[in-house]
Amino acid sequence: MSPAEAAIRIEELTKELNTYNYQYYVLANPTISDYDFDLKLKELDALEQQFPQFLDPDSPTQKVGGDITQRFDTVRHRWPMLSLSNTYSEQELRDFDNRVRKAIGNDFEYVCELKFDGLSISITYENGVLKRAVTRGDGVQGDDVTANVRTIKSIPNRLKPNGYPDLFEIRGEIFMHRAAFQRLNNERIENGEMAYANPRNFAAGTIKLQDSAEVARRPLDCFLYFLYSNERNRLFSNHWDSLQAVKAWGFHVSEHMALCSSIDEVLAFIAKWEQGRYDLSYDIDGIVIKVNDYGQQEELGFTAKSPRWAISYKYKAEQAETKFLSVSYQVGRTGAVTPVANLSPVLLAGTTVKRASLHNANEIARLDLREGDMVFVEKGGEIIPKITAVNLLKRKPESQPISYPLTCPECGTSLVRKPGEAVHYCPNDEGCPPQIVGRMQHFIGRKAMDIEGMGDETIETFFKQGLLHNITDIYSLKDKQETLVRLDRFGQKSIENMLAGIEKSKEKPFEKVLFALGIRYVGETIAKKLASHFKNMDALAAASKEEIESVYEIGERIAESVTEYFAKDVHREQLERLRQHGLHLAIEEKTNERLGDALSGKTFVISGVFEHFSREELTSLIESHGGKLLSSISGKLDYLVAGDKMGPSKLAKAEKLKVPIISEQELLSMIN
Ligand SMILES: NC(=O)c1ccc[n+]([C@@H]2O[C@H](COP(=O)([O-])OP(=O)(O)OC[C@H]3O[C@@H](n4cnc5c(N)ncnc54)[C@H](O)[C@@H]3O)[C@@H](O)[C@H]2O)c1
Ligand SMILES: [Zn+2]
Repeated sequence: MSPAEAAIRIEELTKELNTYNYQYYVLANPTISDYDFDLKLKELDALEQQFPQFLDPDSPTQKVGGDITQRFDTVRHRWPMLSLSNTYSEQELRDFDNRVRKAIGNDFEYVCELKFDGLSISITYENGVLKRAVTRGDGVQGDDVTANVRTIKSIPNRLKPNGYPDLFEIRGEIFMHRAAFQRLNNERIENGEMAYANPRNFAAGTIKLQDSAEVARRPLDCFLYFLYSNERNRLFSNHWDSLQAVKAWGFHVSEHMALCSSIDEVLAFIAKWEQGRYDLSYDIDGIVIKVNDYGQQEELGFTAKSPRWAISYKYKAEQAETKFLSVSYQVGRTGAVTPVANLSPVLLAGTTVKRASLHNANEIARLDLREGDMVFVEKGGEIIPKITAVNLLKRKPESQPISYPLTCPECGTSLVRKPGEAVHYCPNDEGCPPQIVGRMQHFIGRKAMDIEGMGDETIETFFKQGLLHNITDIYSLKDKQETLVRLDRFGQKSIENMLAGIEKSKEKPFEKVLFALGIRYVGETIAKKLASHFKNMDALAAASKEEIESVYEIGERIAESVTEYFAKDVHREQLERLRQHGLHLAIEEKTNERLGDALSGKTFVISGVFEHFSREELTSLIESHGGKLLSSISGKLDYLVAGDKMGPSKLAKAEKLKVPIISEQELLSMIN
């Protein structure tokens, strides 16, 4: 390659890699596999070594991928937070071992650890108290996400006295267990929210949220794997011993570690976890190998980007090749059509795979999938694997492209696809069986009307028997007891339970009813926001798209979906019937008894978690003394009542606008 060509390629790769880094670290939404990313990075590295005149100190090969955002305070790391060099090959690992031997001789040990697939965090403790948690950022400085990290249960806020240094920094990986990921991600999909591709992205996206209360709702976990302190080398002579101590101080340290005295032992550890990783409840993407002794680590030192005393061996995502048989089209409760590929069964990552997700028509087009193709399937963080590519070498010349159906496979209605959206929908929401059943199942669900004694299967059976046609019929079941007792599998007792559950559900507040309707994109949080803004169903039904969009954090897509819902006569009729059955279609205005005027004319915003009162109690306390609550911080606000775990952005805003910040105690003393 000529220098001119190299210059062009270097620039090209640099640009591409910077984009991938941004998508991966800042947006938590990568568009290329780690393996392909690493190949490109290696290509760039090789070119820069061959043509050092083109080496830019800002090149992605020289810098730690950055996750710094504008939303948090930036904090400088006391000790730089570097990356790890990585390899996918045994030979390169042996090369690493030889380099180490050359530098420090043959008398040393390695510690092998799992490489947890999450995001790294550095936590500072002062006198046993958690003071600060900072993301890796660009390695020199990172985002201060302390409030969010405090919500993670396995990270202690305060340590019991146990011989730790007065000041230390501990580093580890924040991650989400696969089961929690599946559950929360499915909820997001059902609510029409953006789904995350894997647990790593979910964890990375969560730690960068502004709302710590929302972070607390998403179960994150953290393994700690490295200690820094000025006193460290006085207390311990090596990494292994430090981790044993760290465990005793109360931190979550993985039990899956090994001390190895040769590279062959390291390779055995790698081989063992290649399969073993599928039995873990969380994702790992490789093994980290560290020289154990601190003195030897110092001798080896660092490059600009990573320590020379450590390396990571990364597992390639396991792939299998199999025959693609056909596509099934599933219709969900919101009418969204999801294509699923049926495959010839094949063993992959410890399980037999028969189906793969295809997401939508764009994905089928991207793969250029044709009937009878041989395809490669891969398992990422998702339980259901995906097709990564077609094996074009084995394609039959006469094979035909997949034609996406024009009509709903369940009810025959013409499918629609909105401009700019990837998903096809069946618009026949009141006549398409899986939509009707799905909507009723959503309605009775735990987070919606929470009807005891009634389950998803009951709904399906009743629908098939012609007892239920839509959600309002649930409340007429009590008039059909004679038919009910004649059904198989339904005893008198269980019918009574169910009917009692149905009656009890009428007490659910307006926001739950609104969520239960299953309007596309109206998840729990959105339902709450709409309910508290519009106060009742009639006002919401009468609102224009613009009015709905003007509500804080409600976007155009949601507003459009809500107005579309209320524009349909069937929905208005259903709501009328729900009203007749006695459901709450308005929020209960709690008129607080007036206890005093101490706060009269003053405005408040409540934020965070409090020691003595719930937020609701604080709200009614303020209102009953004449105060008024506002929903957001502005220059007009009189007081911000701040508890623990308040979002850092709120705090910053209040400080900037010089809004007085008071505690719950101070609020109480204003009243008394
Ligand atoms: N797909 C993409 O678009 C894209 C973009 C950027 C980066 N990436 C991937 O990320 C890699 C670069 O990320 P990176 O710099 O975080 O490197 P890395 O993830 O390969 O390795 C370093 C990180 O490993 C983590 N780690 C997990 N367990 C550990 C343990 N036991 N001990 C020490 N560290 C442990 C730490 O967070 C550390 O920062 C790339 O090689 C690529 O695979 C992918
Ligand atoms: Zn349909």
